[in-house]
Amino acid sequence: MSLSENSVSAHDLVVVYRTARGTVRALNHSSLVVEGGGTVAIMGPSGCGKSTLLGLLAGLARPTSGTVTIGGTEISSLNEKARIRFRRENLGMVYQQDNLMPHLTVEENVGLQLAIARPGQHPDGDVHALLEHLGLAVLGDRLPDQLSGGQRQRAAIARAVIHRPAVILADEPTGSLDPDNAERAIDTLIDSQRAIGATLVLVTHDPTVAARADRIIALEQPALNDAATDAD
Ligand SMILES: Nc1ncnc2c1ncn2[C@@H]1O[C@H](COP(=O)(O)OP(=O)(O)OP(=O)(O)O)[C@@H](O)[C@H]1O
Repeated sequence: MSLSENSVSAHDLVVVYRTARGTVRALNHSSLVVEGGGTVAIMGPSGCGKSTLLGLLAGLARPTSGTVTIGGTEISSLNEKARIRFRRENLGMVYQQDNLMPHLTVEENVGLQLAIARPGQHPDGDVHALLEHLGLAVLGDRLPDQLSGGQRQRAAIARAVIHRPAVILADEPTGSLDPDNAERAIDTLIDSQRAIGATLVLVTHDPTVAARADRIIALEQPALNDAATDAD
């Protein structure tokens, strides 16, 4: 995908979860547009629907109503198999926990992601080059439990960008890190994003992290107007 095809747009999203105690409205007619190559931070109070929104942008779920379009593809209308494929090829995901495979080295973790996203390619050169670029080459042969928390998260960022995704989605990427490591991780994330021309949407509670984005979107608590609402 080229830069112009990296835009992210969500239109009039509603998500209603059904629980044993009633329904929870997690998003209430939320919309956003992120230009290709842009960086947007989503902030808002706990429970306002930030992770729900990011999950929809990632195609992990479909909205109750509304649409999500990435580049020219309306992913909210794809079936599950097509959404999985789209996600593998076009998106990079970073979470609060690194989710690295514990029995694989850093290099193998990153290489595995490339093999999944771009089957048939020989990834070794690309993986080395990326780890080198991000200052992680020296850690390439270590297992995740031989790394510090900050190093693990930077390895997870390398894994998220190795296949040059059009869009990087990060949910609290610095949430488990101290301020110094948070800064290094966000540097790694934005450096990687710029290197591949991706669009970055990140959810954060940290104003310092949010300030690194081009734009901050404040998500509001949805109106709790369903017949029965889980108050938890
Ligand atoms: N699978 C689910 N079933 C029922 N309710 C859910 C489910 N997932 C989320 N919710 C509810 O939807 C609302 C939005 O949740 P979400 O996790 O998106 O919020 P958030 O803004 O990311 O919160 P936080 O900042 O605490 O991580 C909350 O009220 C939450 O309890």
